Amino acid sequence: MSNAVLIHPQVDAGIKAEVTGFAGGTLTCACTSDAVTVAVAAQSAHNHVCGCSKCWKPADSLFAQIAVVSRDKVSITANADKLHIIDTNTLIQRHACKACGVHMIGRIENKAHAFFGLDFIHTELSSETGWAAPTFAAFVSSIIETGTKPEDMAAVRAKLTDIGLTPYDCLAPALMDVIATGTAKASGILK
Ligand SMILES: N[C@@H](CCC(=O)N[C@@H](CS)C(=O)NCC(=O)O)C(=O)O
Ligand SMILES: [Zn+2]
Ligand SMILES: [Zn+2]
Repeated sequence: MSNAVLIHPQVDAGIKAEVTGFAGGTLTCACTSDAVTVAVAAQSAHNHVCGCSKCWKPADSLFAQIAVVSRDKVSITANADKLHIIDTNTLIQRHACKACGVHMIGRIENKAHAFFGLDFIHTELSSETGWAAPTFAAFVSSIIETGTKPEDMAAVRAKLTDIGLTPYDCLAPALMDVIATGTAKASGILK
């Protein structure tokens, strides 16, 4: 990679620390009129950067920044009619603004999945400061699928490690364990 590796605007300029007691904010899409707004009445959890091809990324970003919050703390507060679900067949149903393309909520409707009850959100869509900081990088190898050259991956992983976002090619171990635990309980292997 000839130029400096850019991960995401929220991390490239230095990751901001979370503010103790922060309790949420308003996400706003990129439309300059009739923007979609989503009120989030809680701090986010498991914030991370994601390299997969499905998560919404700002222009020129290699990664998305994405976190979760309990779905009962999330409400669409304006212009809900502009939202559509990108793909109803995916686990995470991404509700995006039809006009600007920004993803406002990623909702899990599968009650059997370990992540049911959580919504995925991009906290950078809020002007409030204090959100939980990203702590790892997920689906790093997936950036190849959207155009990063395989020979550039070492530099990307080095940069992520350098800024404290440990790179994983799926989710971080704690979350992979949560998913596998849910699967094992559903099958009866784990009581
Ligand atoms: N290599 C694939 C990975 C896609 C993927 O599995 N994404 C993860 C992280 S967001 C996931 O959990 N997806 C579930 C979903 O999109 O419903 C891609 O880049 O499209
Ligand atoms: Zn919009
Ligand atoms: Zn993703």
